Amino acid sequence: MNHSIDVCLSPNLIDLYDLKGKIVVVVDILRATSVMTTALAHGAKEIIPVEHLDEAKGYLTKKGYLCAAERGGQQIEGFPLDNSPFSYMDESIVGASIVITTTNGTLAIKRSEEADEILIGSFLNLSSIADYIKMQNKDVLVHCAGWKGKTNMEDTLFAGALVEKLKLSHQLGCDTPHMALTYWEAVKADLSETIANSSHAKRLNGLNITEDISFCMRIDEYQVVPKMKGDKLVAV
Ligand SMILES: O=C(O)[C@H](CS(=O)(=O)O)OP(=O)(O)O
Repeated sequence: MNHSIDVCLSPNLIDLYDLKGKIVVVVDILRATSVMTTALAHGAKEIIPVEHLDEAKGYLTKKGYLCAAERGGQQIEGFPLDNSPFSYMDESIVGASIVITTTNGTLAIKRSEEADEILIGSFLNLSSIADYIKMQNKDVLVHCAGWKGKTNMEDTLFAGALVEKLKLSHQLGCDTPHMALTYWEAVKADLSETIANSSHAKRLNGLNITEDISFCMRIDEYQVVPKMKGDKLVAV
């Protein structure tokens, strides 16, 4: 095993990791990276993740962009798209250039910019991400978007699921991949029930957003591998 896999549990910890030369897999299961995976699987041409709302607003008047903005789980007024995977499944998505800003996910992508490659991971494309990584000769870091700087269950569980798939090809870099793997192995049989108790699921339930949670827990729904090329996310 010449390569390693490590896990960063929050964007607030990312400065502790050297991203150079690595594949960074950004994960925000609820819901940004599940949304991005869904949009590219349904034929979007590209996705431009932006950190700040003002930057996203700048695209509203530009021709040829579909714009999405969310803060605190809710769609921002004036933006046609929200942060629900179900909004990215119809014909209007095919060939679209989508601009998106969300509370945690797009921030984690921006903070991964020093990586050699940035991939977007979710349960929806778990095996495709693992298979892609196995074909590269690189160290891997899973960057969990968490929630406003705090760690969360669902992103940590994805990290554990990816570690499980890569543990024969990549040595575990530090304690966090061991912790994530142990957690994943303990609860994977009851994933939906476990996530239902997460603070993010409770927050979304409070906003009457319920179907998104079970959809985002589906494993290998899609075969797409979203990867940053410049400032755009495309399917490779
Ligand atoms: O839309 C979401 O589910 C979240 C909002 S929050 O974390 O509940 O504030 O945004 P995301 O960037 O996808 O974590």
